[in-house]
Amino acid sequence: MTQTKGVSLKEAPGPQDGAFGGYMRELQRDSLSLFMRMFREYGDIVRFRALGNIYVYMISDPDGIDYMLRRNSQNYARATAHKTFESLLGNEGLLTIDGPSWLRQRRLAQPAFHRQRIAALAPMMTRAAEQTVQRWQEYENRQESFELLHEMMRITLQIVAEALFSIDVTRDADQIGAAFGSTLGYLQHSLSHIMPPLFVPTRRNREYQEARGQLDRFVYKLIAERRNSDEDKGDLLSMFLQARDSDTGEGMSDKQLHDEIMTMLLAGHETTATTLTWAWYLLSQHPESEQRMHEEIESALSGRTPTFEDLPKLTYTRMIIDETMRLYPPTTGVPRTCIADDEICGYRIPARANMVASSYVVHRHPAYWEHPEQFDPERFTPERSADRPQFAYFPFSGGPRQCIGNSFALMEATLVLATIAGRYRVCPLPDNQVIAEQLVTLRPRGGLFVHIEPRS
Ligand code: HEM
Repeated sequence: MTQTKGVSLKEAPGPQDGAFGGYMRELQRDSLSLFMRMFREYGDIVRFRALGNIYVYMISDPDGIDYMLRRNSQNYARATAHKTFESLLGNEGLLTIDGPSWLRQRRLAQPAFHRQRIAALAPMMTRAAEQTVQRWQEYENRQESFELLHEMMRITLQIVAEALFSIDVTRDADQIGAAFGSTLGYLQHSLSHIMPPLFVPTRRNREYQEARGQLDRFVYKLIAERRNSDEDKGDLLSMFLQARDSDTGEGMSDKQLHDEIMTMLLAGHETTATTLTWAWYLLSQHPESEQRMHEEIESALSGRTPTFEDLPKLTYTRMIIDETMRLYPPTTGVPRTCIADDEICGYRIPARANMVASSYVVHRHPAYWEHPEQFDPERFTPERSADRPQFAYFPFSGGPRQCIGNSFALMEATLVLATIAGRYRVCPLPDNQVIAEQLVTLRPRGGLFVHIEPRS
């Protein structure tokens, strides 16, 4: 793509309709269907009215996305695009800050996600999966069905809390998970409804305040305990506590620590849990893939628990995770706000434009994916991936703001899937109608009810 400065550029194509109200309602209610429709009708770049004179520019051309997220990322702000989350995560955590303060915090957090550190977390991850297998024996004995997303949230919350903050949440996991679920439900609802301010004591407001309060108390207690103990646990929290501002020499405030911890806990568990849930679902719908994965696990592990060293032998299992995130990317789009007038794909992008690159749409782009709706893990073999542009697949986004936890998540998802699949087949209940719903992350609406069968 070339920049043609000084030449008056074309307006991106898009519908002329959408009176004052524009597509806001649809955006809020079912943005995925709207995005797919806009892509089918207008192609790789589309401009449509959200509300009044607020327009959305959706980019589905991998090179245009590369330009926005990587090559010219400094012209596309993220913080303004994540305002909704501020009431939960605060405005001082990695997800909600931009500019120099973001860079400083990102550099501070980066060592916690270093390859060797992540490798050392493998035994803890499989231990969490083993504990789940043990608990599931009760379901097996009683031949009882259960809700799977909840179970996956439990494991991933336990893993991220122990990995980054050295805390054991096995006993609190249900409560914390429920509090996160309830706050996210509120935030999603607030996107499509005009809500009374939080101080108005409606039932919904009270429930939200209560759940958020519970999470806040949990996080501030963790900070206080660690400040009092002075112990260096070598985890992310210790790194944050030891950090000093190079100009002022000051450490991070409790509020800043709170925002970082909440961000990591939320970003680090929801996404991996939904990926695992969709992977189980897709496997149940594709018995030949399930069979192949079982064979790989058997031949690589012969019945034992996987280790970090086993990962290169679990390539098909890993491709299942990749293909799951193609069809059900946990965060379905990457939003940005354009800072100064720009050009993408030969079209004008004005300052303050609301940008979105939807992984849900691009992961179904027929120019890069044959039979896009089909589940086909082998799309991710090195041979078949070789010619695909980098931004035809971006579940973790890309460029400087790409997900800091991507290697962590991929290793975790592969190990958890392999550990549990070594013992059980997961079978959704036949009357469970599965509909994907965006509730911050892309989840099966109402959860996924399953029963398990022991593998012989
Ligand atoms: C399947 C799992 C995951 C997916 C699909 C995912 C996806 C994403 C995406 C799309 C972004 C936004 C990037 C952008 O706006 O350009 C992001 C950011 C982030 N993710 Fe993840 N994520 C996952 C797991 C994790 C884990 C396990 C952690 C932590 C342990 C984590 C921590 C973060 C943080 C802190 C950010 C903000 C990074 C920054 O702005 O510097 N994520 N993630």
